[in-house]
Amino acid sequence: MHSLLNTIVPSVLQLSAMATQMLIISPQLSLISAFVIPAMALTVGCLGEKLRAISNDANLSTASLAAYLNEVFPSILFVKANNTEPNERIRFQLLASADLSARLKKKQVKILIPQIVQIMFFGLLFILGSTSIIVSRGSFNCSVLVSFMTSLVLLIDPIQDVGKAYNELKQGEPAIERLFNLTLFKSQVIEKPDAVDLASVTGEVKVCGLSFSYGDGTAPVLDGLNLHIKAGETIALVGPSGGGKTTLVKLLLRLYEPLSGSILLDGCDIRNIQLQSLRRHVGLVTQDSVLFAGTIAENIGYRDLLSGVDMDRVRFAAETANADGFIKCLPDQLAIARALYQNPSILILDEATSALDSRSELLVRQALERLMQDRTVVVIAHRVETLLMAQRIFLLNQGKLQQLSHSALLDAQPTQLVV
Ligand SMILES: Nc1ncnc2c1ncn2[C@@H]1O[C@H](COP(=O)(O)OP(=O)(O)OP(=O)(O)O)[C@@H](O)[C@H]1O
Repeated sequence: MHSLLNTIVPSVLQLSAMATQMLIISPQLSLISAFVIPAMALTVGCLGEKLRAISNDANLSTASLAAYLNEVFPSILFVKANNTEPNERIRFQLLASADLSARLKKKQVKILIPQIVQIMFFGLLFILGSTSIIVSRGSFNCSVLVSFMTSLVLLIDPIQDVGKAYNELKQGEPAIERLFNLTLFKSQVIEKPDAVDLASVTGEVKVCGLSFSYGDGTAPVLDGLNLHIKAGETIALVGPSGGGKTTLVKLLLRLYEPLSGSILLDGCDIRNIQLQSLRRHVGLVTQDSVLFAGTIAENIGYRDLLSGVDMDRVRFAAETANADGFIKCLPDQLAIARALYQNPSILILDEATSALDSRSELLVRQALERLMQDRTVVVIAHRVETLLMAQRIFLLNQGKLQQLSHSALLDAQPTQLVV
């Protein structure tokens, strides 16, 4: 509003002053010039309408990009675990380039409009002026004509338009600098050139002396962890919030590098396995089930969205997850169906804490039991029933693992585990 007033008030004052001066210099020429006004108004109206449509496109493309980023950034753990970073990169590039071209078009039109108006203004005046001179057969006083034309020229201030465009570019500079800084960021997780692609794994996991912290000089979140999970075994992790359960899962998916120690999958250090291959064998079912824009089938076959979703596998996954109604599919069932579609050898289950009604609870529990069959399962457990499904239970607290007995847990918490 402030900038609008800053532009309009001086313009109106300048226009009134020049119009008065022109009337004093030559009422006849002022009358002729007045004929230009409807033509100019029509031109400005048409161009304004075009700019409105283009601005609308640019706003929509920016909104689509923002909505996409809002959806993907909170789900980045899920995206990485599903090996779909390349898909997301392509989707981002498509949306970003559409947004870029829409916004460039808007800028071009915004810059072109004052030039077109200017050319038309002077063109029409030139035609009107020369016609009137010819018609009056040279009876116009030359000095009157020059002062009149000078007043006209001063009506349009091209420098102001250039200044406005320059300011807009300047306003965009910090955002562009920030984007360039982001592109300089290098991931610490680097795939070795000779990393192997494991076609299939039994699901045996060995954690050897694993230590990790999120930053230099910060306290270790994991401190010399040792754990051997046999193929097909289900283990449960419990512990206080911030105890490091999710961090252990992130290291298993190789989203971060450990400070020291290693994780072996079927005896092979995960640093020697291709990231795509590792994350194909490790399925992640998180508490906050991610729902992407699209059909339920596309959500279940999410990891194959670009290469083509296998509908037979989607149907099988949905039926096994009790989600084959497709219409009243619970988020938990959707997440389970997604993992069934992936069919990983190792399943990481971050159990939901939210309460479901008893029928939904039964459906989800049945689906979970089917999903956990014949796989190695690491479950971050919150419910006693889930803990009892595990062969071994570990408490992860202050970076250390401690095995707990089933009976000790049952004595401690009758319904829900809060350590
Ligand atoms: N990206 C990160 N950067 C810095 N610190 C982090 C990051 N993620 C987690 N942490 C910290 O690491 C510690 C362990 O977090 P983690 O999420 O692994 O715990 P958790 O046991 O899974 O907790 P919860 O049950 O609440 O999910 C916490 O102190 C947390 O604040």
